[in-house]
This record gives sequence, structure tokens and C-alpha cells, in this order.
Amino acid sequence: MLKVENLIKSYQDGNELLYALNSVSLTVEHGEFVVILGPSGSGKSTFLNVISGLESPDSGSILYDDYEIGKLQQKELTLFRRDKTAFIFQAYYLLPFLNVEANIKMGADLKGNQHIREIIDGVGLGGLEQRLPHELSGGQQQRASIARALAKKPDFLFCDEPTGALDEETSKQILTYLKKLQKQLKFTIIMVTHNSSIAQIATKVIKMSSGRIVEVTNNAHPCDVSELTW
Ligand SMILES: Nc1ncnc2c1ncn2[C@@H]1O[C@H](COP(=O)(O)OP(=O)(O)OP(=O)(O)O)[C@@H](O)[C@H]1O
Repeated sequence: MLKVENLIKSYQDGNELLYALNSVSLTVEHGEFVVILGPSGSGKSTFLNVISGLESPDSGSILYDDYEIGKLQQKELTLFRRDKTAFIFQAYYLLPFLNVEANIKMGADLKGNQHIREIIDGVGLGGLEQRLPHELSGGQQQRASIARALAKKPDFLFCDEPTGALDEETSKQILTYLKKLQKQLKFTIIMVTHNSSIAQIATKVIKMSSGRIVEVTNNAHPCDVSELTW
């Protein structure tokens, strides 16, 4: 379980403090698919970065089962991020001079995992292993970045606009892979998106505004990606 309590994160904005997170609390159970919606500047990416340990909050607590990550030493926090979490971003961030297979292995090597073949097939990149990122379409590059993230076998997968650069059909393919792999590997997904349609496939939908969570909706019957209206 992830339990976040009273998170505050502020930035200096001229003479004033700007509260990117203004006392945010949330509980997420293992295996949930959480979608975070909200207007630009509402604090979505800051929330994702803080709960994943990429940025530290001014105050508040972030509890992963028995780990309170704010209390970990830098080295322990690095291990926590390496062993428990993975990220997918809109911009893919593949290494340009490594082929698909080597990019994906980067994730696995971090934990010594040996299940690259099934992950590559799982995201539908079989046959493209030797290509460099620039020889792939946007959707294929995003699938490679998903595969790299999943090769770590994370407990928590954080996604920041993973389909933001993709068209509808390719976005739906990516979401289908994510849902399929989540079912197989049983990890938790926390996804920031501008696309409110994606909320239909989530188990929990969070709306943010001005650094606060203003609505949490639990969805007992998330729909299938194939039923999504865009
Ligand atoms: N490093 C920073 N320094 C100063 N202000 C920041 C920093 N990072 C974020 N902010 C501010 O915090 C607020 C929340 O930003 P954040 O990126 O979390 O919003 P968002 O909801 O993800 O926006 P978008 O949908 O446009 O990506 C914004 O007002 C932003 O300008």
C-alpha cells in the first residue's frame, strides 16, 4: 500500500511561495490503476515526482508498506527507487546509440533480471530488437520505454503523459499493453495524463487543482481499452 499524508511542496515565486502541493493526502492499494487529472500547473507532475522519491517534499509523509521514504538515507532511497519503482515519460528517454534490446536490458541489468524475451514479446517488439530508437515509430519507442521500465519488475510504475505524443490508435495499443502486463505482473500504475478519457480504464481517478486533490473517484468496473471513447 502507498499512503501519502499532508504533502507540501512549495517553490519560491518572486517574493511569494507557490504551493505546487498544498497538503495532499492519498491512499493507493497494491495493483490499482490510478489516473491523475487536472489542468496545467495543478501539481500533477510534482505529485508524481515527490511520491516516487525523485523530489523531496517540504513536509508530509510517504509510506510504502513499511518504508517511510522521507526517513531513508540517500543510499537507501536510491535502492528503493531502483528496486521498487519504474518510470515512463512522454519523451521516452531511450538511449539513442543503443539498440532496442540493449535499451531494455538497461532496466533489467539494474536488478539482474533475465526475462527480457518475454517482455519484448509482451510489448510487441519481437523482430525489432536490433533497431536503434530513431529507426522506430513514436509508438514503438514508447513500447520500448515501457519494456525497459517493466524489465525492472517494479512494484510501482509511474507514468507521466505516456501517450501524450501518440495518436489515438497507438495510444490505445500502449494502454492495452500496460493493462495486459499489469494483469500478468501485478504492479501498481500511477499515471498523470491530460486525456480524461483514460480515466475510464482506471480503478481510481484523482482530480487535482491548484496543488490540492479536489476529487477522488473509485471505479469498481473500469472499462476495457477497446471500449474507450477518446
Ligand atoms: N522546479 C520548479 N521551480 C519552480 N516552480 C515549479 C517547479 N516545478 C513546478 N513548479 C510550479 O509548480 C506548479 C505545479 O507544476 P506541475 O509541473 O506539477 O503541474 P502539472 O499539473 O504537472 O502541469 P502540466 O500539466 O502543465 O505538466 C506550477 O505552477 C509550476 O510552475
